[in-house]
Amino acid sequence: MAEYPVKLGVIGGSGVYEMEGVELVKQHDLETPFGKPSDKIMEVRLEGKTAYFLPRHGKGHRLTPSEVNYRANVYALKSLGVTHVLAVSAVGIMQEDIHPGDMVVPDQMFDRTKGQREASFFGNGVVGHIEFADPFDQEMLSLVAQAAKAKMGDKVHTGGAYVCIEGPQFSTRAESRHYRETLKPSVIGMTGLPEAKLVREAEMCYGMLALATDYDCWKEGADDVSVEAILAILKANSENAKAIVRQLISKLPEVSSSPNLEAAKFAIITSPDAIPAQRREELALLYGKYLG
Ligand SMILES: CSC[C@H]1O[C@H](OP(=O)(O)O)[C@H](O)[C@@H]1O
Ligand SMILES: Nc1ncnc2[nH]cnc12
Repeated sequence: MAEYPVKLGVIGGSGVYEMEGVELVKQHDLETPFGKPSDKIMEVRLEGKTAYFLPRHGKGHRLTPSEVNYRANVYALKSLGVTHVLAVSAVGIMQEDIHPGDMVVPDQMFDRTKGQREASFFGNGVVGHIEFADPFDQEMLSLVAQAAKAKMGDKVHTGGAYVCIEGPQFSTRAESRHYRETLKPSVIGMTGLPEAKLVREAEMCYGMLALATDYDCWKEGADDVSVEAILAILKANSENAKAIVRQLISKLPEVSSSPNLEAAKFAIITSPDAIPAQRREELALLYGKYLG
């Protein structure tokens, strides 16, 4: 594996629409072959390191989880040279030992979205299949966990699965209990997929800092989830999340040789001479080096 210079991109979720405490260098207003990202991307600097920040739902929280243009977001970060993507996400809690205000660094995912989101850069004449057994990058997992533990100690839970539903409605009680009993996830959210799949297809590394906000609706004696309760927890915790992101930026290694940085090397099965010219152009940034 070659070594690649590391650059962090942060996708801020609910309650995390800005990055304070860093020097703002520039705002990138980008167009991609897949449309416009959710918002302008902020280029920031901290302790000599450059990083990029994009609010997933746009400033003012304008896009539902199904409306977010995940392809444009991921492509735009790639076009800026990002190698490592940190997703910051508000999540419902699915295990008794996790409490509102805790943070979780999941290591697996279940896809319970309903196909309303563009979930691949492939298609329309170019067929590719990437390996996705471990959606989160090992290196990112340990960097995020270290940064989170330095700030929050044993309020940080590492490992466990994130189940992604379509939303925007929260789950029924029957669904919530079913997920708990069958999938046994740690947390539940609405945005981790297809984001993680696209990050892998774009040969970047994905990690998540999940902010535990509510017990969804499975837990007897706890209030059922509401946006009001989520926002109250996020308000109390978003400064911690931002401090963890700053810690992560400052502690990033200079280079990485994660295999995920070459995830598409053997993924494309379509003969190069069968690929339509327009698709070749659209995918040049991502796969030009493999398409010849
Ligand atoms: C505001 S509650 C539901 C909303 O919050 C989570 O967003 P994100 O993952 O972007 O932090 C969840 O996925 C829903 O989109
Ligand atoms: N209970 C929940 N279900 C889905 N997404 C969430 N985001 C925060 N809480 C959630």
